[in-house]
Amino acid sequence: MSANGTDPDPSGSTDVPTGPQRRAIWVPEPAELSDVELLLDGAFRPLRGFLSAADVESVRTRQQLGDDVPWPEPVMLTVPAEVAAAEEIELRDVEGAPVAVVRNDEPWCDGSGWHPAGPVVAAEEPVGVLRKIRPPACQVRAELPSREVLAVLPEAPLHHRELAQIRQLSAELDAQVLVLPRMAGPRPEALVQSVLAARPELPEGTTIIPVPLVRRADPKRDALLAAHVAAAYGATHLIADGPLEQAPLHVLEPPELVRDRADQWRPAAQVAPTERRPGLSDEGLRALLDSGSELPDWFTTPEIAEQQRRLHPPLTARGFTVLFTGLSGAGKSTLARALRDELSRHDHRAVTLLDGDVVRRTLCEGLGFSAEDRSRNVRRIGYVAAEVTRHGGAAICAPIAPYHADREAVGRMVRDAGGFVLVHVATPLGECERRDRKGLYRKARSGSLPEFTGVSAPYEVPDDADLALDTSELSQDEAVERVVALLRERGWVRSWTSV
Ligand SMILES: Nc1ncnc2c1ncn2[C@@H]1O[C@H](COP(=O)(O)OS(=O)(=O)O)[C@@H](OP(=O)(O)O)[C@H]1O
Ligand SMILES: Nc1ncnc2c1ncn2[C@@H]1O[C@H](COP(=O)(O)OP(=O)(O)O)[C@@H](O)[C@H]1O
Repeated sequence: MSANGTDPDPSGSTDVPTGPQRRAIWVPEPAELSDVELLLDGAFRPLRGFLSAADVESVRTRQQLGDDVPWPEPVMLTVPAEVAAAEEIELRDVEGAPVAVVRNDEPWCDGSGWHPAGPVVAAEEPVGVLRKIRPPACQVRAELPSREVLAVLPEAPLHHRELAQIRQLSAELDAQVLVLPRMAGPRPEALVQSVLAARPELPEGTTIIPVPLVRRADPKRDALLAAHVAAAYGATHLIADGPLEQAPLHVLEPPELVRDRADQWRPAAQVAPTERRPGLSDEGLRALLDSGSELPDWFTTPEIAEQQRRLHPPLTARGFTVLFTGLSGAGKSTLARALRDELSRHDHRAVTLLDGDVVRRTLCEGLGFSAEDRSRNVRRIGYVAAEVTRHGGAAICAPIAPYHADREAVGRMVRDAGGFVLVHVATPLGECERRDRKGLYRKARSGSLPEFTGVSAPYEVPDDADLALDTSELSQDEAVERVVALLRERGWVRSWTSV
């Protein structure tokens, strides 16, 4: 069975779990699977599984488990009622491979759904590319030398300043260094590679173990959870940005280092203000990366810079999606085709056109025009556009996309992978109806075509469009030029002269 469900007999119930089923199968969200991996690794010690209702309540109100052990953040899984009714739940990854089994001792329910509770055990020998460099927490702990252990959990590449901070603190403490890169962003492997590339700059014998610790909404709890994970791996000290109450180890703020005239990073107290040179802000770094400029030697090493560029390629080397939305007859397909031609002539990217009509005959064959089917249609288009974007292409989509939530979902999927521009083709209904190229408005008005957008089905006008183009006022060329100008302004395409 590849999809979510129960075995052998799904109950179909949606509100309360019915009689017990022995085993259900469930594919958790990626963030939930990351928590499963941390549970299996022992990185959430002392947790061995998903929390019961009582433990969650206790963590939320007292930041302690039911038995008074400090714990900062609920670790929960959300499943449908029929899955929560099973005694055991086999968790699978998106490809359908078994990852773990939850012994579902005390399922419970709140406003957000049903939650299994009980210990989690590995389904089989854990696999995966990073598995070799990610041993369980107890093994890491056992292999660390018996002295202070200074941990850091970077979410971005470490450059000269951060590396100098780590070296300074580890020297002061005479500590072993433990770097636990958080594999939480869109390109976790590249982050891990960037940290591995920093190894020559880290104290000898530094241990580097990637951890799939997903960011929590509350920054304080997130930092505290990271501290618990660091402690589970054997850390005695942690470098963190601010003090942490109830942390299970010593928390140290990074020392203030400044760049001196010789481009060395030294304690601020040792460098007179007149001897200091400016560093690079986060925005400054982003601007250099976006434009593809070299990173200065005083900022990082060439090896780390190379990995940083993999993590954050220049805008012109990344993909983007333009989503045209608007009423039937507004001009979406016409503008999408013209934009495709313009980009194909002048830009290096492969262009993929995902036009409403064509998509409905292929990718979305069989879907109708109910709200649910439109939603499926638009989100499928978004999925493909995000893949095109991820691989450096330009995707141009032209569905009506009448619902705000679906457009927003497409934006989210795509922005994880590259650029996203929402263009509202805001041609008034009267003009679209006057054009009535396919005679559909006539049929809709006569009642022979039901659920027609703008007539008998809604169109939610975007209030978040990057551009609104009324083709009753703009020529096709002018409209396309506006889109190209916006892409240029945002750095996604270079200048060219249209002929
Ligand atoms: N009921 C109804 N409402 C709207 N449109 C209809 C309908 N029935 C058929 N058509 C034709 O289908 C095209 C719209 O498909 P989309 O995939 O773009 O629509 S949606 O985004 O899923 O809402 C649309 O194409 P465009 O005119 O290019 O927009 C119509 O030709
Ligand atoms: N400035 C303009 N931009 C785009 N289309 C225009 C413009 N002026 C007139 N049209 C006409 O409007 C119609 C729009 O149809 P189409 O592009 O299929 O719209 P949609 O894909 O939004 O349903 C075409 O016949 C096109 O020639």
